[in-house]
Amino acid sequence: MDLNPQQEKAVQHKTGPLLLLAGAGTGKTHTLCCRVAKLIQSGVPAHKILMLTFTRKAAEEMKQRIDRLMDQDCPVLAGTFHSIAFNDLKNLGILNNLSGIFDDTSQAKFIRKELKKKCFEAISSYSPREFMRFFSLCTNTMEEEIKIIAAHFPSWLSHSELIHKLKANYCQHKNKLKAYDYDDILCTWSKALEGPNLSLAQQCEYILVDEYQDTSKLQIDILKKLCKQHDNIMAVGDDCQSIYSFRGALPEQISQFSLDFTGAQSLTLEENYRSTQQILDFANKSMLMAKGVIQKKLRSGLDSQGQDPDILFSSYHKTSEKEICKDVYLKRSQGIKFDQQAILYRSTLHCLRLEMELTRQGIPYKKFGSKKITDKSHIKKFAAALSFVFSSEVHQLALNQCLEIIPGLGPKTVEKILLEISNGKQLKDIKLPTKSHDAVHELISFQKMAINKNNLEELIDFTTPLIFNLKEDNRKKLKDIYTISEELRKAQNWDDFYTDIILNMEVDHTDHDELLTLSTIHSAKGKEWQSVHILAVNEGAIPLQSSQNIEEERRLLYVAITRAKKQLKLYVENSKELRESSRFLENLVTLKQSTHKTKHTQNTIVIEPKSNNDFQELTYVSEDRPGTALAQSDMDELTYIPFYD
Ligand SMILES: Nc1ncnc2c1ncn2[C@@H]1O[C@H](COP(=O)(O)OP(=O)(O)OP(=O)(O)O)[C@@H](O)[C@H]1O
Repeated sequence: MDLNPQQEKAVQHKTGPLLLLAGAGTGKTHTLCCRVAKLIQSGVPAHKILMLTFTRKAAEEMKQRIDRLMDQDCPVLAGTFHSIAFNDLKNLGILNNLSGIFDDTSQAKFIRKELKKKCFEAISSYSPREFMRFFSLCTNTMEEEIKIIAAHFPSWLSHSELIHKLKANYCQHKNKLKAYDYDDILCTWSKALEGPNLSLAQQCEYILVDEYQDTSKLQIDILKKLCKQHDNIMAVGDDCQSIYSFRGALPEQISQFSLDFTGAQSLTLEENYRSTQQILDFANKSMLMAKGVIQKKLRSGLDSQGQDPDILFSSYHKTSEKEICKDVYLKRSQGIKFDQQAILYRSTLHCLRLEMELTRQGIPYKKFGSKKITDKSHIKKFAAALSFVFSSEVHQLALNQCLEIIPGLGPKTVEKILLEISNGKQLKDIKLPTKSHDAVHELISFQKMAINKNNLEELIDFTTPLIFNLKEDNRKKLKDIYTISEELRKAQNWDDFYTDIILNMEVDHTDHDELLTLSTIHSAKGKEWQSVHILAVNEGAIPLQSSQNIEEERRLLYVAITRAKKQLKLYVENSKELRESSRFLENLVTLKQSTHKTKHTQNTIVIEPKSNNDFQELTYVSEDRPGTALAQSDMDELTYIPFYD
């Protein structure tokens, strides 16, 4: 493919620092890879070129792109900051005494234990995860603790001394264990790069960084050291896609490039080669109110025409999952394969119902950013308990899984019980270890019950403490379990639910060469699909309820929107948890005024239709326009309608 003049200029760049600052889909990564290919063609040995990015997948993709451009395997060094740092430190012999990596689980466990100590009582109600975020921010921003507390955790200000002590204990503990956390790897690398060691700073003559807007201060410090002998650094990025402030990255940092790397040249790209102009207009509008970023107007360099993106409002009676599956099949019949379609969401909690529907409809999918609901062990155990309670005939595997959650029943006892059952004995008549007796009999008492809300809730209350340790934060796991039981309640009929969901859960799609993508927006970064659906564009979801950084949430929506090549649909939920549409949609919905007669009921507002195709039901009450509601017609048209109680 031909490069445009600006891309060509970047590719032909000889030496010294260069920043390519441009919007989504303008070919930044492509240009970066072409520059690497150009360097190799001009005689630079591939192993003297270092490419850095933020995910393993992105690094692999860059390497593959270069191999394709060169038509051969090129030993370019491409990886994440952490993996490159780890390998360099290993080669330098600096990790010889390391006992292991102090990962997230070990960190949380240690902090939880510390917080139980009397001396930390005053801060014991804060979440271990928040302290982990704090420790990481301290390292990555290279700021003083107190400044970070003031900026990110103001409610901790009166406890700063205690928090300092907790951090000191944490570091002491790691030192005692001779273990590193992930940030220590970068810190140690940064120090090692200062010395006379034969590190990558000596080996690599060209440093190229993708997604530069996501670099933290510590990473920039590392980059400066890596290129101190030659200044050959090329960075590409887009401040509008800066979505990692929790790791210490800020959108403003990109405009500091020329201060960090003196004599830097800067280039911009304007043409987008990914999306239709309709999608780009939508993306441009979504950033009109953005603060702290350089405004860019994306212009499509493609010939193809497309449709305007759709914003769809679901009602209490009509949720989005079935619509999405229908659309996925429709697109496939139009030649857009499953692997060219994606469903994106802010938090994995927002895709559970859809996962159930995909499972029911047999649509093969892969999931990025978290496990598939059907692969989670607590879901498998709960499904086994459901099978035991509601199936007329329970399979050995389900029974095995179900009995294993009962305290006092180890694998050997379960094996014996299964043998007795296969010899015709009833579970209720089998002699059980005393510790397990009551729980097994309570489980039996659920059998043959009707499937209804009350019975399911009782079953959940009984099984969940057995399935997982209640001391942990099980909010997400419980939500999974509620989602699956809600599906069963809707189905009313066990046999349908069993064949549609439980049996399909066992189908392994990993070998399928055409999988639909389900992904968090964070994990969708840098990727593209023909058709994209964005779920739960609601207040509380995007922006996330707990988010303290609204601007970053806006940028997240922009990242999601700009993944779409041809078709884009956004869904606004109307559920117990999510009722209002996202504030970011304000600029994006075109509305008409209308005067209909309305009647206000509890959840919806019924409108007296003026014609058959007219607005039937209101699904959303507008808060910013008191006395009006946002209505959607069967034709998906939107309007504000005044209503009267
Ligand atoms: N000059 C060009 N002509 C045609 N297509 C191009 C050109 N440059 C890039 N592309 C295509 O445009 C799409 C987007 O490119 P790329 O992923 O490199 O963009 P990007 O700026 O890194 O995007 P993002 O910031 O969203 O990750 C790719 O499909 C790429 O092949």
